[in-house]
This record gives sequence, C-alpha cells and structure tokens, in this order.
Amino acid sequence: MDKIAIRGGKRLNGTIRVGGAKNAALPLMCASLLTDDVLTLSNLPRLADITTLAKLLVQHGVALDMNGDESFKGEGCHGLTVSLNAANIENTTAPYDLVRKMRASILVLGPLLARFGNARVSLPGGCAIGTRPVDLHLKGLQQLGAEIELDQGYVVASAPNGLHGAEVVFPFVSVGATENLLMAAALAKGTTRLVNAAREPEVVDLAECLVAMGAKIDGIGSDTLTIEGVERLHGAKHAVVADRIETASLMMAAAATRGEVTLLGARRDHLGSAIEALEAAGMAFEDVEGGVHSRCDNLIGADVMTEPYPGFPTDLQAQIMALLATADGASMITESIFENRFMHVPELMRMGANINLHGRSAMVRGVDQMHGAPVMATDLRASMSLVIAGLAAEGETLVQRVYHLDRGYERLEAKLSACGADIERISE
Ligand SMILES: CC(=O)N[C@H]1[C@@H](OP(=O)(O)OP(=O)(O)OC[C@H]2O[C@@H](n3ccc(=O)[nH]c3=O)[C@H](O)[C@@H]2O)O[C@H](CO)[C@@H](O)[C@@H]1O
Ligand SMILES: C=C(OP(=O)(O)O)C(=O)O
Repeated sequence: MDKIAIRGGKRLNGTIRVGGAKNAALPLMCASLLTDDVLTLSNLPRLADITTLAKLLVQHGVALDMNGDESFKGEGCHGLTVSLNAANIENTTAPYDLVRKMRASILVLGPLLARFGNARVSLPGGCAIGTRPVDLHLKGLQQLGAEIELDQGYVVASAPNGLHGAEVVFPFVSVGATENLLMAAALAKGTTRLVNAAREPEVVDLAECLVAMGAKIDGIGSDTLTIEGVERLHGAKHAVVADRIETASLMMAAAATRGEVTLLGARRDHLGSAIEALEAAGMAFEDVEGGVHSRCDNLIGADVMTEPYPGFPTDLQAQIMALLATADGASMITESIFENRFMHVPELMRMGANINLHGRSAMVRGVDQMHGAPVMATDLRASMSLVIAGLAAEGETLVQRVYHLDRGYERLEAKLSACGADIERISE
C-alpha cells in the first residue's frame, strides 16, 4: 500500500492546474445511460473513482472509449476525454462488489429505470463519514411511479409503463437525490418539479449537460428545478466543470505554509461562502488570467459551519480544521451534514493540534507549531487534511492508506512538489 511522506515547513509558491471535478464527472458518466447515442466528456480527472465507475458502466454494457474524440477538449481543459455509448445495455444490475467501492454508483439507478423500466442496484452501505442512507432517492423515484423493493441488500426497481412527472419536495438538501431524480425526470412522461433541490455547481454541470442532450430543464442553479420529460435524449459533448474542492484544498495547502498559489482553471465564483470563511481566516484572493491567485501571510481563527451550497462545503471541513490548527486564536468548526465526519481529529491531535470535540462541533485552539508523525487516512478529505497538516508541521509526516486520497486528488504529490513542497509517494 502506498504512503505519502512529507517533510513540512517549506513555504509553497507556484502555479497548479486544477482538474475536472470528481463529483461532477461521476453523475455525468451515469447520464450516458440515458441515451443510445454517444456522450463525450472532456476534462475528466484521472482518479480511482472514475475508473471504478467506468468498470460499473462497462459491466452494464456501456462501450467506453478512453481516447474519445481528442478534437473536443473544451477551452482550457486538460483531463481525459472519454466517449460513452450505452446503445447496447446488457444488464441493469449494479453488483455489490463495485457499488461498495463508491457510493456515487447509486446514480445509475435513476437513468437505468427511466430508460429501461427496471434496475437492480446494490445498496451502498455505510461508510467512514456517516450512514448515508438513500431513502430520498428511493422515495422520489416512487413519486415518479417506480415500484421499489429491497431484496438481499439490493434496490429492485421497476416502472413497466415508464416514469411519470410529479412534484418532489425534498425534506432537506441532497446532492445525490437531486441528481438521480433530475436524470430520471428527463425521460419521464410529463412535468416534474424538484423542490428544495441541491444547487451545487456539480448539479448545475449535470443539468447543463442534460440540456445539451435534449432535456428540458428550467431553474438551473436554483432550488426549484422544473423538468419537462422528453421521449428520447441524444448524444452531446460536455467539458466537466473545474473541481472547487480541489481548488480550495490547494489554496489551504499553500496557506498552511503561509505561502501562495495560482490555480489555473479555478472558478472563484464556485466557492460560495467558503471564500468569506477563508478570507476571515486571513487568506486573500485575486482573479488572474486563467484562474485565481491565493495568498496568506497570517492565519487567524475563524468560525465555520458546513451547509449545502452556497454554504461552506462539508468536503472542505477536514482541510480547514488542519489549516486553523496553527492559526492565531480559536475556531469553532461545526459539521452539520454528516454525523461522523471528524475521523481526522485524533490524527491531527497526534501531530500536536489542540482540538476539543463537542458533538457536532470542534473547538480548535491554534498552536504555534505542529509536529510530523505517522498518521492514518480514514477517508478522502481527511487524507487531504493530514497532507495540509504535514506541510505545516515541523519534521516528517507519513500518511498511510493513501488509496483514500487517490479517490479524489490527481497527482497531488507532483502538484505540491512543483510549488516547493517536500513530498513524495512511497510505493511498496
Ligand atoms: C459523489 C458526490 O457528489 N458526493 C458528494 C455528495 O454526496 P451525497 O450526494 O451522497 O450527499 P447528500 O447531499 O445526498 O447528503 C447530505 C445528507 O443527506 C443525507 N441523506 C442523503 C440522501 C438520502 O437519501 N438520505 C439522507 O439522509 C446524507 O446522509 C447526508 O447526511 O454531496 C455531499 C454533500 O455535499 C458531499 O459530501 C459528497 O462529496
Ligand atoms: C465524500 C465524498 O465523496 P463520495 O460521496 O463519493 O464518498 C467527497 O468527495 O468528499
């Protein structure tokens, strides 16, 4: 198993190109199931999650060309260009072995059901950050006319006469349920209204791709989406939006060393209120040609609460905790989305951070210096928080279970070394 070794204390300064967003790329790949035509996606990040989803789609019968249409890249895009063709779907079962590796696999359910009238998808199960049920996905699909049973850990869904439009009011915001319902409603008969829908840039990216495929969607970017179902969607070409979570993670990595970084391809307007939280912590941002420049001379304590977009993203909570661990003063960090997303706290404490947990809030009292230590990554964003802490710490940090990091950060060591970090991957 690979490890990452970091010798901290080097001030970062450089330029990094941000990749396409994992959390946009995954639903976009699932959208290929909605048509018998070719969907070409560019700016896909080279990540373990993309490979896992590609395997799932291939076992359904999707023909996948990893060197798809190189002539289509999209402006400023540098990732993979992949063509997906779901003309010959052989089976509508998503097996446990693949689904358990990645929760986003549940996003094949809506498209398969809408296009083929049946699907059998393994329940993803719990994971390190929380139980993560899929009840909103299932209830929403039932409102669109699906019959759903649970059988031996599988969701068995059918809609022999097709799905129909309905009003679905989500009791709270769910990114995945919004995406599943959006895709299903695109091929349902009649009008669907999704109320209290997620507004994350990745949901907007999916909606824009669906429109390019012929879907009729109003209210994109708002919390109410109105979808007029169509009989058939066609192929399209779409460039995956830049990864806002990678963007802010790298900004924080530089800030932890009181350094600076220019992030090419980054979208400041997609950071929502995270920008204000980072500014409150002493960071400064400037739009520059082709991206955003971020610098930090002095870090100060700041209070943060995670919320759906445009609130502060839960996917940045672990990283900001590592950052604020060496700020002047105290910070209160509250996690309101996932019930168990503080697994990084004991690891950060092993590096000298001063953190007190009270239920869903963590009181972080800034220390002058953290110290390197062997630490264990428990989930994707927790891994990044340990890397950020390692860059700030004195001495060597050895991050173990790097496969979590590889789910969502492409060539992280290379990107950070290019800015002066002393970081290397140790493959065993
Ligand atoms: C692949 C992807 O895009 N993953 C992101 C997506 O996950 P995901 O789509 O799984 O997250 P949701 O927005 O659905 O989850 C929000 C909250 O709702 C709960 N919930 C969700 C669905 C449901 O049917 N029932 C239910 O109770 C979840 O347990 C969680 O507490 O959004 C999360 C919240 O921004 C991010 O942290 C993940 O990185
Ligand atoms: C939690 C995340 O991803 P997933 O929903 O795929 O587990 C994440 O990207 O931080």
